[in-house]
Amino acid sequence: MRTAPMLDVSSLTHTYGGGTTAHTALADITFSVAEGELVSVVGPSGCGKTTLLRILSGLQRPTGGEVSFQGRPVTGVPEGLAMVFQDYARSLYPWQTVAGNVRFPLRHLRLGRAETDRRVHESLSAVGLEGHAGKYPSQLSGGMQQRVAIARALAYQPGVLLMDEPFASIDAQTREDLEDLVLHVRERYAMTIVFVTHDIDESVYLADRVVVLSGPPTRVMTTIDVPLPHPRDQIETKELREFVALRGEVARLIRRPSTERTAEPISR
Ligand SMILES: Nc1ncnc2c1ncn2[C@@H]1O[C@H](COP(=O)(O)OP(=O)(O)OP(=O)(O)O)[C@@H](O)[C@H]1O
Repeated sequence: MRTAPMLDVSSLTHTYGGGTTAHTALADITFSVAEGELVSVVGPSGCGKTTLLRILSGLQRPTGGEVSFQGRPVTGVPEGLAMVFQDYARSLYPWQTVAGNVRFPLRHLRLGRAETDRRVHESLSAVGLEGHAGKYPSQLSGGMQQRVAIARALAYQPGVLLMDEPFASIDAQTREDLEDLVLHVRERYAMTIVFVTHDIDESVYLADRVVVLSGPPTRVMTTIDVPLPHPRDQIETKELREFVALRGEVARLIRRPSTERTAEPISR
């Protein structure tokens, strides 16, 4: 018997406003994510990636279609789902220490002091910040602040981690380190991750599968398997002929003229 996917997105549509000012951001989005899979969602700027993630996380109701998480329809923010946002500076509490920020969402879980402390310590060590627990966000670099946001999500031990362009405003070198951190924690915690990005290299480097979105009105153009070997390496993996071919395939799809993209969706 096949088990239900961790996350299932079926014929999702979303239109903002109505009448003559109606804007269809998402026209037809269908894909699923199996337990333990890392799926990246890539699409051009403004194609509705944030709208999609807000709907997946239950923060926003779609105007059509369905999302289910662990076999149950998502009608509000489901327990067991955590999100890491692009804007790390605004997602951390400046008046709380690093440890305080990681601890904060755990109060809903009523874990007890010892288990809470254990999770805070373990997740800070997973992101390499064990020596910075008592600092405040303003004392950390942007990359370190985003590590705190990741540690906070890990401590919660979510069934699915949703990441919304989390490294978009981080410098290139730190970004590569954080991409490798995502692969490391994914391995260590056997996590299911949906990673939204507009960066084609990043989408291929991280993923088991890439969901490629068209420009608006947005559809899934195709889903591409990424059978690149693990562990991945920023230099060696990106030199592989398979990597170059995959990134070329995604780039060609995303850069096709919009009339062609919307008139003739590709499916596999
Ligand atoms: N609350 C809203 N009301 C009306 N239109 C909206 C609203 N939120 C988003 N939109 C529109 O929906 C479309 C998709 O926006 P969204 O932010 O989801 O895209 P995105 O792919 O995340 O963009 P970017 O790549 O620039 O971050 C855009 O045209 C945007 O202007």
